[in-house]
Amino acid sequence: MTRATHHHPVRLRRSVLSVPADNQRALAKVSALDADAVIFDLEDAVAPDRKAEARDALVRHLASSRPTGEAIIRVNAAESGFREKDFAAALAARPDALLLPKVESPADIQAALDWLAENDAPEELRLWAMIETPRGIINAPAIAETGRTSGGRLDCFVVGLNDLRKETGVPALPGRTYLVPWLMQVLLAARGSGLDAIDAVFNDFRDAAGFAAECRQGRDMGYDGKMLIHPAQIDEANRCFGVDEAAVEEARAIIAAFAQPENAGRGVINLHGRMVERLHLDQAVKLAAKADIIERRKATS
Ligand SMILES: CC(C)(COP(=O)(O)OP(=O)(O)OC[C@H]1O[C@@H](n2cnc3c(N)ncnc32)[C@H](O)[C@@H]1OP(=O)(O)O)[C@@H](O)C(=O)NCCC(=O)NCCSC(=O)C[C@H](O)C(=O)O
Ligand SMILES: [Mg+2]
Repeated sequence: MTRATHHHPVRLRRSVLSVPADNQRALAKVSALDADAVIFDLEDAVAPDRKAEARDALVRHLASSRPTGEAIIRVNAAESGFREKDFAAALAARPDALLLPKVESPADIQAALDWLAENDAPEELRLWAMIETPRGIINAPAIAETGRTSGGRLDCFVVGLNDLRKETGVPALPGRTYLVPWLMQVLLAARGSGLDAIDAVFNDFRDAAGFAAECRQGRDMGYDGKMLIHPAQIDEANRCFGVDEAAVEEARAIIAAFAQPENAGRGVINLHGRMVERLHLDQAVKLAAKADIIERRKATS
């Protein structure tokens, strides 16, 4: 895995597609899709009386077919009564990560960490957390901080605006005006602890222009990618959260410049009339790593 100078390896998470675990037709499609990650949902997209069926379908599905990128299973909330069985099914299905919904405090993460430790979960199994309630937003920095003490298990936040709108009464206005401060709080909390951050779903999957505008907004706020609900959203998310060729060229020039023997001990250099410091080298290494992953992905698809 390519490693840059931040807390986690660089992973491609431009497009994170959710699929209801009990939808056989949709499940059959996901391994052929170009999403960087797939969330197999056992939570809100599955009706309460279909949870058992969804778990069984998911374990069977992942035993015979894997998505090209990361496989993530969204379990039900702790107080739902479904959590224990979801966790057991998830361990059997061997995903790359578990996504915990409605995380509100560090204790929610700790409870999941304890369960994984007690049940000999593989070390490489990661935890993702949905931040989608008022308490989740308020406590986002403390929740993210548990990433530092979780031995690297916690590595990604996903924002859930449907739940947040429901809990706060903030309507779905174009531009997400009154939600932006909370989106930025989650982003800052994630970055403060070296986590990735995924922007919320866009429900109107036939509104391509509205979706593209929201992708651009999420990217400009610093998000790594977007949670998606429909295959029609994948290409735009990959494009928007992908890399800009000119920026990659510049990143490679910065890396090459700092690799010159005459710049070995220098903190700051002049690159074509611009001041470039080692902090820019860190950014350049991360961007070049992302570009390399995209290139490799293209070469093998
Ligand atoms: C929203 C949908 C119910 C729409 O489904 P459908 O009516 O089937 O749409 P289409 O006819 O346009 O579908 C065309 C084909 O594509 C397949 N399809 C659709 N969606 C997916 C998908 N997500 N993954 C894979 N394949 C998909 C259909 O099966 C059609 O193929 P075929 O059947 O062969 O004709 C549906 O898109 C859907 O269920 N989306 C995901 C819903 C979901 O996962 N919800 C949970 C995540 S949202 C969330 O988490 C909110 C958050 O918590 C918050 O609080 O904000
Ligand atoms: Mg939700």
